[in-house]
Amino acid sequence: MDLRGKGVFLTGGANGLGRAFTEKLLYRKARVLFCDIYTVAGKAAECELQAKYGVNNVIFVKADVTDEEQLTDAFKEAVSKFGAVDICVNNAGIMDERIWDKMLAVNTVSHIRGSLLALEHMRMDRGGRGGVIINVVALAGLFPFSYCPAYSASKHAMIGFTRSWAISPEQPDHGVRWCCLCPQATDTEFMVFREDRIYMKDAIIKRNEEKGLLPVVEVVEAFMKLVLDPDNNGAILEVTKENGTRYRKRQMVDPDGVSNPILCRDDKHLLRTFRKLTVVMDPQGKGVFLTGGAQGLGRGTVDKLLSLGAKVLFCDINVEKGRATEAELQEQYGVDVVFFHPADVSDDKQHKAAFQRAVSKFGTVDIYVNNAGIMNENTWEKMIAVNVMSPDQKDHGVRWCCLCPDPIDTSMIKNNNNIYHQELFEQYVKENGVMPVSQVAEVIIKLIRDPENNGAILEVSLRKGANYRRRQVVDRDGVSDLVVVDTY
Ligand SMILES: NC(=O)C1=CN([C@@H]2O[C@H](COP(=O)(O)OP(=O)(O)OC[C@H]3O[C@@H](n4cnc5c(N)ncnc54)[C@H](O)[C@@H]3O)[C@@H](O)[C@H]2O)C=CC1
Ligand SMILES: CCCCCC(=O)/C=C/[C@H]1C=CC(=O)[C@@H]1CCCCCCC(=O)O
Repeated sequence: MDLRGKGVFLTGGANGLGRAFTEKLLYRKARVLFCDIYTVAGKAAECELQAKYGVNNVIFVKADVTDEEQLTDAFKEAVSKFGAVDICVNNAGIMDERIWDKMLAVNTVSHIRGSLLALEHMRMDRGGRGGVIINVVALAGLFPFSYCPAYSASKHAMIGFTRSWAISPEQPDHGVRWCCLCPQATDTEFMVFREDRIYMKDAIIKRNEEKGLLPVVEVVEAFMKLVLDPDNNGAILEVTKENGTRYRKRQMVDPDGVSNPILCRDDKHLLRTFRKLTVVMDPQGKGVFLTGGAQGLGRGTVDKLLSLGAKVLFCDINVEKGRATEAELQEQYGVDVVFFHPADVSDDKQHKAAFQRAVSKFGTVDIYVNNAGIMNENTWEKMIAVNVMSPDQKDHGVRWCCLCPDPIDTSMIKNNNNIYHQELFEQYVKENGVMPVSQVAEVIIKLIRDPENNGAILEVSLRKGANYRRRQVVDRDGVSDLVVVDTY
């Protein structure tokens, strides 16, 4: 790819990697508009770079990427200044577990929004001239990262988003490449921890002193590889001190496959704080809090838990259905064991109030099921708020599990008119069938009971039943031939 005269839009360009990517792109004769929340650093970078590469080739715009209008205006400004944007780099990022919802807004929501703006502008099937979207992810998007679970979630989400677009049936028509850059800890301000922005700060500082950080220049080289390689749609490019720069074939969750189903990596730098529990958890008499219980899988799971003697408080946004479900289940199991609480889980206050009510009803909550979810690409921000941001953070001594089902016979699957390629989805459902709610509810009980599954990913499908996964596979079939790495 010849970068001469190409238009670039980049977020978070005032410092660190964003600034270094900008300079390298300018050196290769591209034209860059970068935005940042910090005016002083942004202006200073603009001034230095304009002196070196020309006033018309680099522009700074102050914008907070979490503000839809500011991000959109900055993108439009790049289009109007350069005629077109050919390269979009969603780079702005923060790492601060204290403000995990803000972190998701910067690291995930703004990257999705930037990607969609770029796609709409670049797509060749709607008059654009194609291009490349690079989402700056992190190694923590490929591995669990116990110092920063929400940071890791914000980056894992971007891997799923980017690669889903990369394999879109429309990709050949829209002519846009989608890539993820995944560096290890790199020598920027990002890695200077002045406050307790991450858990176990001292351990990480010690680790970084011992092992060292990646030099920025290495990450810039890797970034340029993504920009220039025309054949890397869907690529995850990893950069580490140990293995250099390499395309990954898979997104590994358990690099060493330590034991099944305990999926944590035995790394002396990662403090293993969870206790291996040996007593099977019997739902009898336990207090349960479950979100989205008015219908579908949530309701099926509440029913199953009640039949096993648990007490359940479930919340839901659908008050009418919630009340009806509560009445029916109370009639079957008794008025003291099941309660409905109206709540929108994407509203932090409502979510917490529902949980607190469960605690006060049962004295304690032993089992917490984050089940509420929606599937609607037209309201993707709401979908992130419900499916990603609503799960509450819990403290230690708690098992953490993920359930990953194939389509289930609920309204989510039936009312599927707000997704892309509905006909392909329906064909998939026709070929693979849908699982009955009761079967999946049984699998949730398996997760609850098994004392040795902390960190487990339990996959369930009609064809294969329920299986703990050793790995979180990104490219099941090794779709693209450029991807080369299979093991860590
Ligand atoms: N430094 C590291 O160890 C690693 C960083 N990364 C990722 O690389 C990206 C860049 O990080 P660094 O350059 O290292 O960090 P940095 O802190 O040096 O630069 C990040 C830039 O993003 C800007 N920014 C933050 N919030 C913003 C907002 N709301 N609106 C607009 N701009 C905003 C900051 O002002 C800053 O200029 C991030 O996405 C980060 O997650 C990934 C792996 C390792
Ligand atoms: C093993 C922990 C290493 C911690 C190093 C560090 O300082 C963290 C830096 C993070 C900044 C962005 C990232 O993506 C980095 C974390 C990557 C950690 C992934 C852990 C994978 C592993 O077990 O090696």
